[in-house]
Amino acid sequence: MARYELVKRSVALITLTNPPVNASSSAVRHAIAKSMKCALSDPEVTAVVICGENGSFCGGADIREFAGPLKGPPLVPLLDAIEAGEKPVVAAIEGVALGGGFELALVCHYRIAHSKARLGFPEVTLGILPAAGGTQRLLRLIGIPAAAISLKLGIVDQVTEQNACEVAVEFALRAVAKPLLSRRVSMLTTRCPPDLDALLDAVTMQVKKKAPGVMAPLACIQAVRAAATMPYYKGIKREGELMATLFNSGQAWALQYCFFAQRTAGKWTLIRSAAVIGLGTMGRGIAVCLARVGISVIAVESEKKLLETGRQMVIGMLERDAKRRGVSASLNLFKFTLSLHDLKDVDLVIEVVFEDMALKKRVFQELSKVCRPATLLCTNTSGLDVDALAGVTDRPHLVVGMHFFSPAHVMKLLEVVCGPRSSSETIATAMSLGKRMGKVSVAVGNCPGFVRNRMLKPYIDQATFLLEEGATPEQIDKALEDFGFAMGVFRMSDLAGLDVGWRVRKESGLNGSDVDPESPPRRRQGRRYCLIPDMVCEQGRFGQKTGGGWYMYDKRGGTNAKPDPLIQNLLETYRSKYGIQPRNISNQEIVERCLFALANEGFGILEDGMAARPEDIDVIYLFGYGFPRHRGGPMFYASMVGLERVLKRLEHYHQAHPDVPHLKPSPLLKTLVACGIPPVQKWREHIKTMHSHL
Ligand SMILES: C/C=C(\C)C(=O)SCCNC(=O)CCNC(=O)[C@H](O)C(C)(C)COP(=O)(O)OP(=O)(O)OC[C@H]1O[C@@H](n2cnc3c(N)ncnc32)[C@H](O)[C@@H]1OP(=O)(O)O
Repeated sequence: MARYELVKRSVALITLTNPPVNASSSAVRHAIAKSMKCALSDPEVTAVVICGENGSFCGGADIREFAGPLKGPPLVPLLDAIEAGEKPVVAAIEGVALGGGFELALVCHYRIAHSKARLGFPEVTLGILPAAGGTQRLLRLIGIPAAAISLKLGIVDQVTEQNACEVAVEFALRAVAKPLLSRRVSMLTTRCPPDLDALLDAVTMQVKKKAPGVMAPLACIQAVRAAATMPYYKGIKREGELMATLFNSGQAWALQYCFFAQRTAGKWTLIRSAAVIGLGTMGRGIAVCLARVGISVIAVESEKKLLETGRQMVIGMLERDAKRRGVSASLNLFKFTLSLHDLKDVDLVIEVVFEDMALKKRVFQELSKVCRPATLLCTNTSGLDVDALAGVTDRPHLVVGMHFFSPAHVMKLLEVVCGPRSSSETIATAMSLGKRMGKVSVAVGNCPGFVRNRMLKPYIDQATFLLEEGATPEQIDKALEDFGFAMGVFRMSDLAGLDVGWRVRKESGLNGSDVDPESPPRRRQGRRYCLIPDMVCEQGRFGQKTGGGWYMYDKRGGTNAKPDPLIQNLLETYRSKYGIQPRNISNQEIVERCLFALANEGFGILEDGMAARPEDIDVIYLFGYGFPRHRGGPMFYASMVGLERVLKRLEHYHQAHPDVPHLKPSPLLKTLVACGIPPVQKWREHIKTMHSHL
């Protein structure tokens, strides 16, 4: 609820962490009190900075807590103690400092505000008044009447365009040892105009005319009068009395009700209840994501034991959420069942069963029978034909792909796969559900692998071909990590698990009993094929989860990847079996072959109308594969390298490897080069066929 850290060796930085607006809930007040005690008693700390996480200082008291009895430290003594402290405290204000948040800023000895920050007392709109010294301190600071911008008024000491927190830390260092007396706003005298009574009477008249019968603004005027005519200790008492009258009034309850009602009304949604079929890692993650946003979830498994394991895992995830995020969805939102019949009334179903078309079709046929006619049916397939599933239902227009990425409760990307028969409403609903779940949703077309996995294939293929030719997993990973990826292709594959790709290759007849016995070595379906990934899987090495994959790990589930002599051995045996003379491969070749093949497939996807624009592909790679953000994404990166160069290098590599079609430059790339290399944002104009929904 507040993070405490020491920066620049002597400044205590207290960051409020209560999303979305860092409201000063009881837990936040408790954390501020604890942090201030720490800062004031630590001899190393010479100054304190208070800021809020995620660009918002503090949206004031947590209005939801008004309905119950006061919990945690009361605000007034907490604020008084900050002001009275002997070390300078600087407020770093970004976003909003409203109500209690503004009052917190006012007890700080200095205020640094970002130029876009908003400071104010909106309490009157909630039927109350700023009652933690707000009316008393603000008037002492700026006088009566006041109307101008914050800096001119003297509310803030510095306005900045930079990061307010960093500026505040520097400011705090300069404030050390300066006298604090004049910085304590409660000690100042309110500057009053000579005709105070006349002014306040006039304002009272105006308020009565503008808001007849409304109590809070009149109470505010009385608090202003107190600030002007009484010493601080009496003024704050008066402020408290006025607040007590307002706080329990029907007007305050009504106005606070309106605050939340307005926000609730905006949350109109088609989806209130959902079902998730399959409680493996992915299904559990999706179920928790749905519950986090208040959607009730029916979780389905096929066997009692699997259902119970899923239930326990979900409970564990909710507990971890509560620990890490301070909040968690309620377990009451979940119902665990073995029967699809329980899904008859849900608004939406997400199928997350094994990646097997026959099984998925059976599930969709069954759903078609049990769910009410308006229920949306979604599949989390990672690449199968969404339209084939739609075809076995009684409502193909309500079928759409929702392709989450593992772990689904963490990964931001969601591909919304638009089948040719998915209706616009269905797609829009899936997109907005994704947004509601905090995902970055991207609409894509229905092609094998969709966008992310379709592009991943040539990228991984190039990496494995480079292994055949003489590179090692660690050399390839290092080159890609130096490029900016957090993990190279092999470390990433070990994390994701190698078995899924192995199964997909088997299903597509690339290995296993379906392979044509006549195919020449290292060739499948008329193109180059590297057998090494299958050989690794045949040894039961599926990556981190089995303690070994392209690397070895100290235990199952271990994350510390070490080069494995066994893999080295496998590579050497393989090369000698197929008569491959290993060669030295440069990092440049590794990066070019992997990334240009990746971007080339991206051009193919655009050309096929499977992504609406290059930006969509880049977003998919930023959020779905950890593409280094400072490179912009594969398509933007290609544009930065220069499309002409990318084209030339692809031509060069394709000439050297004619049996690798993914290296053959895409016609769209050639078109873009031929028509003068327009900027990324204009590529869409050169695409001939576009998916009707994209
Ligand atoms: C005594 C009394 C004291 C000391 C007080 O401080 S009273 C509170 C004074 N503060 C306010 O009145 C601020 C109220 N909030 C706002 O004006 C706005 O929410 C905002 C300007 C801070 C942000 O606006 P916006 O970006 O448009 O976002 P929303 O309004 O939609 O809010 C996002 C969610 O945050 C919840 N919220 C906002 N403020 C509070 C709050 N003070 N306490 C509890 N919850 C708050 C708001 O309800 C939205 O929640 P969800 O709808 O997303 O669940």
